[in-house]
Amino acid sequence: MLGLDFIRAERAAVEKAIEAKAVDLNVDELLSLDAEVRRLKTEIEALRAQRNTISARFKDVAPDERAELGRQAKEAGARAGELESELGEKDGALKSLLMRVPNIPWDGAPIGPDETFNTVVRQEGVVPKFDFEPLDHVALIEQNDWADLSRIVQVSGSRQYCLKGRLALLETKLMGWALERITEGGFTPITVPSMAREQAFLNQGQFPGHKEETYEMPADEQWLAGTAEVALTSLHSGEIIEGDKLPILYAGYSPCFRREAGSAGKDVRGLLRVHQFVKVEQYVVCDADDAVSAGWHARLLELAEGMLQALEIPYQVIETSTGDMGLGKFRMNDIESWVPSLGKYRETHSCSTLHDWQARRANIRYRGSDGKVRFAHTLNNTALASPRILVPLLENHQTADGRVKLPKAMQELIGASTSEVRW
Ligand SMILES: Nc1ncnc2c1ncn2[C@@H]1O[C@H](COS(=O)(=O)NC(=O)[C@@H](N)CO)[C@@H](O)[C@H]1O
Repeated sequence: MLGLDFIRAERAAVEKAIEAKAVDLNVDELLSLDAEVRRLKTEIEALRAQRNTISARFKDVAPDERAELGRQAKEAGARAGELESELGEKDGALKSLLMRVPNIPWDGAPIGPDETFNTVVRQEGVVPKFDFEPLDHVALIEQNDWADLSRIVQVSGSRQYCLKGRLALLETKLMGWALERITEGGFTPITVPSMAREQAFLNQGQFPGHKEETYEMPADEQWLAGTAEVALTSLHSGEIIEGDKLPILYAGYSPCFRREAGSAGKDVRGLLRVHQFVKVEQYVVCDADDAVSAGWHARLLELAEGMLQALEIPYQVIETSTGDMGLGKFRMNDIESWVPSLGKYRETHSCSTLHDWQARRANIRYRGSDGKVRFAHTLNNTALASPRILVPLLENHQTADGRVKLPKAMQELIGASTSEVRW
């Protein structure tokens, strides 16, 4: 959400962002509602003042004038009541439009309606050259009985999986490893629920635009989050944080649930795109200072890249286009990991700077060293998400006999006596 004062003063920039992010929103409609709301508030205040003035005069006038005064006071009150219900209506309409106002993207973002306009910032690691026909992760899993991808369909439907044997152990260890690495980076490890109320999704930005992507539990008026970002954005909602307590740094672990309603037919094979997965999330609440935010953006990327380097997975950092970054982002860099069986890089991390767009929605404020209270800035990035990360991990490190030679960091993790891990 952007402040109304900003939208009024920087209308052209807001309209440019609306166009660049291909958002269906009319600033004229929003600003005329804003003017209506302000006019109504002024009129209601005037009527209240009028009624108070009349009531104050009551004791001083002759008894035969009191009836008339009483009528005028009653009339002013009734008129104020009518206007208040109109104000409620118009203020509600204004607020729902404000929830759809996009953040202003940074001027280095490629302008374009979708991911085809994303650009590659840099590539790291060497794409493996196999001297044998490499298998994809599904074949590797089936050959080594590392997961059940078929029986489970009758239990839970499509886009579900069970990891088995040491791949099941590896996933849990990977999550612990990611949590520890981010904790070493100065972040507080925190496990958060995936269940949350509607307001948490409005605060984070998933709502109102992406309800159809989200599992609902109507009997409990709760929804299932697709990322720990939802809970972490609202954890400090409504607070005024003392400035010296910033930055708040969370390494959030949670199960993640996504309907993938818009992904029919995409990544239907294997572990790339499933309804339930686990993720360690990096989350920052910091000073409302663009340079401080930019510093944390770089740090979040560095922490994620460090893990991909330790996993010896080749990757590329992507500059996300205005149309692909989503409503609330000022800047978004995806990290894409090399998937040999696809012969291309696939997104495994997403790093975002939102400035105060989320903090305004969640009402997260802080008292700066100057004593002024401001909305904070928030950022988030994936630390590690599984099972998607298993796809490049297994495929890049496979050997000719369908085994996996895990990188050193993983061998230590699973206590493998040899570098050949065979289940
Ligand atoms: N349906 C899915 N199945 C498996 N992994 C997924 C799925 N959706 C997202 N992910 C993983 O979760 C990562 C983060 O998802 S994201 O929507 O891009 N971004 C976020 O959730 C942010 N909070 C940063 O983590 C993705 O890069 C991907 O690795």
